[in-house]
Amino acid sequence: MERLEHTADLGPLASAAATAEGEARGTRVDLDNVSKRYQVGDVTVTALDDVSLHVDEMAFVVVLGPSGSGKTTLLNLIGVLDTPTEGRVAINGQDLSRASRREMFDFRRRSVSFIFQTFNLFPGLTALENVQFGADVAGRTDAEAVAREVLERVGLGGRVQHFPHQLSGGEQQRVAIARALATENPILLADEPTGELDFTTGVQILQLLQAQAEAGKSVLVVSHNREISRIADRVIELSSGRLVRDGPPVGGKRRADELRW
Ligand SMILES: Nc1ncnc2c1ncn2[C@@H]1O[C@H](COP(=O)(O)OP(=O)(O)OP(=O)(O)O)[C@@H](O)[C@H]1O
Repeated sequence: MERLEHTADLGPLASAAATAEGEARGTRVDLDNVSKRYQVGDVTVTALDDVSLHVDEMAFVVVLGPSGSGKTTLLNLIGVLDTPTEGRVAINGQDLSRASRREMFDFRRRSVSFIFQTFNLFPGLTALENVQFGADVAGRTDAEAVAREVLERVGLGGRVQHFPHQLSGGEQQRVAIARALATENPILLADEPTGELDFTTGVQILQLLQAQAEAGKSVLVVSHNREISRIADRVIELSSGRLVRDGPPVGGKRRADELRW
């Protein structure tokens, strides 16, 4: 595996937020020699093969790899939606590889938020209600106020009463991001979050996610689009379930408005 030094180019906002959130809540993720295998009839499918990975807070990480290389499997393990067949997954030193379903649920509730390619908003709920749901699930007592504030932050203060079908694709993805942010969980996991969006809207969504990393969250974005990885602090590449590269983007980190695809 090619391992390169990576340096995060993060501003003063990041250090302030890291002190406030990182120390209070912590976001270190450790995968040690993790493999994930599925048994399908007589065939054993190795989705991840002996992957070791360590992610600290305040990083914008892009996971790259062709279809079937294990990206979603990796995201699901980090998000404790699944457990490894072999190896150890630990969050802040707490080994969750053999956790009970209850422990996994509790961990997800207070630590992880997910953003999906297809937004996954509740069609019968308004933008505000969708975001409030995220805050409720995370146990926030001031859920409505939080939801309004976060929608304002993603530029949708004027769309709170809109239902998903009344919003553009980019607006729906911003609602999904607002729902994730409303949890105030320190780890943000996004699976192909720009896959359904046009270029300009995709760049806006990436900028929003990048800002979350700069504010102290650990943001992991799965993509098959190499161009997206150019704005990352760190690029992790998978091939046939193996980690084949881990380091800063080739040619140095770019700004989101320099991207082309
Ligand atoms: N539940 C499952 N049962 C059996 N095989 C699975 C299961 N989930 C994933 N796999 C297999 O594991 C491998 C990795 O799948 P994964 O979804 O992680 O890849 P990916 O890189 O996210 O792919 P894509 O970009 O197409 O979404 C694939 O070969 C897939 O067929």
